[in-house]
Amino acid sequence: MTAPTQELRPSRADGHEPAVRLDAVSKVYGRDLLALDRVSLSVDKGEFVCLLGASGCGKSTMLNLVAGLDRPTAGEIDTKGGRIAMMFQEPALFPWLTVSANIELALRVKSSTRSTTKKERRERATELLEIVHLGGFGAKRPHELSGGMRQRVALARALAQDADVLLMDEPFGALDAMTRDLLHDELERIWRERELSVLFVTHNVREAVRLGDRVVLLSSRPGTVIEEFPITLPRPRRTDSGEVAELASTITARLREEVLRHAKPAKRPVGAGAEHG
Ligand SMILES: Nc1ncnc2c1ncn2[C@@H]1O[C@H](COP(=O)(O)OP(=O)(O)OP(=O)(O)O)[C@@H](O)[C@H]1O
Repeated sequence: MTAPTQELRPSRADGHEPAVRLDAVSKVYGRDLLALDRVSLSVDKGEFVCLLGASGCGKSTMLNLVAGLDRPTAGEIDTKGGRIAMMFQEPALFPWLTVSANIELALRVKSSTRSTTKKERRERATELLEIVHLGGFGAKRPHELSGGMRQRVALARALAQDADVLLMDEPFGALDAMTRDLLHDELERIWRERELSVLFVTHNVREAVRLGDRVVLLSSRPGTVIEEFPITLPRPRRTDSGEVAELASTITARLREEVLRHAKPAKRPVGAGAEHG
């Protein structure tokens, strides 16, 4: 086992002060599609929480509710007045704008209460591009960049909002493994430097173990928290390390159990609790 090269920060934020709290949150779509069922979860200030669960269990629904893009049917969400930014699998950049102008636009929206000059926004965009290691690419259009670079721009745009909380919905799901590894490093650095609280949705269990202070497992729909795994491995972690693989396989086994439980209710042993969903 290799010794930690640097203990970058405590594995969980000191003091456990929540940045986001969901209290018995349920979401029903239409008349009766129960997507989330009394989910209670909190993300501490400075904590990195990864959310795993079967397809359709309500992970994106949860992020949308926290972002305020939709309202819960029941329960409470408290974001403690923090500023929230969201990032998706698709970078969703404006193709007709340069990389810099995409970020300047976010800065303009953010600063609608305090006027900033175009020059200030241009300079800030340049700084943000440097943070995501895209210095010198500001004049390019999105189609001139690789998928990984476009996601870096999306990250810079999220940072432009001066967020305290970053909600990430499979942001690296469409990238190749090598690019994803690089972006994990970038994200970890930025998370640490900016003391962000992150709620990160992924289907990739190793990615969750690589990044998270805590991995939260949701049940199949309706989504509810079934298990939480604190990840205390020292950082920085490597996705291909034995320790990450070992923990990932424990979590995968639990996830598989949950997916099978949901997929094959008829085969459950007599005497097990009633199934629904
Ligand atoms: N706007 C909507 N209207 C109606 N039903 C919706 C809506 N959004 C999501 N759903 C349904 O709610 C359930 C949860 O969807 P959601 O996208 O939150 O799951 P997910 O866990 O993010 O899925 P995936 O992992 O496949 O991205 C699904 O059955 C989905 O079809």
